[in-house]
Amino acid sequence: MKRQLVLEGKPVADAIREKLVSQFSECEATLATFIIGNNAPAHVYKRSLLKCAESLGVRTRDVELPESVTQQEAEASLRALSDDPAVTGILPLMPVPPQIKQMTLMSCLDPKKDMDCLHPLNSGEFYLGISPWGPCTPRACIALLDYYHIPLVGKRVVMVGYGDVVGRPLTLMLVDRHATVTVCRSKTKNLPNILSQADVILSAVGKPNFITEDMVRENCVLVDIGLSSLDGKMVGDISEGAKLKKAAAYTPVPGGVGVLSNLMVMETLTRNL
Ligand SMILES: Nc1nc(=O)c2c([nH]1)NC[C@@H]1CN(c3ccc(C(=O)N[C@@H](CCC(=O)O)C(=O)O)cc3)C=[N+]21
Repeated sequence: MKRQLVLEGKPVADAIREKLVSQFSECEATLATFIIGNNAPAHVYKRSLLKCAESLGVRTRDVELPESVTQQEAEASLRALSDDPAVTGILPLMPVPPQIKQMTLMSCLDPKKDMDCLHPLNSGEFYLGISPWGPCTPRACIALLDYYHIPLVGKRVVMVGYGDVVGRPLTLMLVDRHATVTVCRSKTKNLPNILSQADVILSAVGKPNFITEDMVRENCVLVDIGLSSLDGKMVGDISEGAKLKKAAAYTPVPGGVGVLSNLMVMETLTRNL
């Protein structure tokens, strides 16, 4: 058997939770989730956020709008939530349906209550490198790698996927850590050739088995951030074969990065206490 490190989210979550418990015990806070439509991973995340908040004694608010909502209705709803003095922080779930202009909607958030760096002021400061409050799921990846002392400085790191919630901001965080980062997208030619040279692969594509055993180097580190439903189960982007037979370390799905995202949101909430 290969010696492998399983990058479990749980111990990292326990360590972060411990710090947060005492911070929230002294203050009253309310986290609101804001979701439009029926995207499965968004609903999984919403449920885990509400559960996590309640476990820390944080009050919750759950705003759900139908897939068919208009721009105007969505903006009015988000603005009302933002203006409510009882609401400490808001987590708008992505994606939004095609008729909704995401950036215009996110401009309706009070930037201080924006928990996932979605308001253009916050994302602007983050992308300029003048604010540490980046989006939560990318921060969860970095927290996980730090906890397990996975080195990034000078490493050949491949980011697969360039979505606005994970891939794009995570790319910047990895470069900030002095990794040598290659970004691959769906049109990348010869993906296996690029992946086979990587020390660390992070994938946030949302396609089951997008990365398979034959594509990756022996003893690589695999961070699986993709999430999609396959036969009623939530699965990642990276095949079991790649993780079990090739990796020196890998994140499980579920139980990896996913279990940390919600705690990063709670950490961001402490900014407003
Ligand atoms: N503004 C925004 N930020 C996001 O970070 C964001 C988003 N929108 N929209 C949806 C996706 C999806 N996502 C998940 C995070 C954690 C779990 C999670 O808790 N996963 C558990 C499994 C839970 C279960 O299987 O029930 C785990 O990986 O162990 C799931 C999904 C964040 N996203």
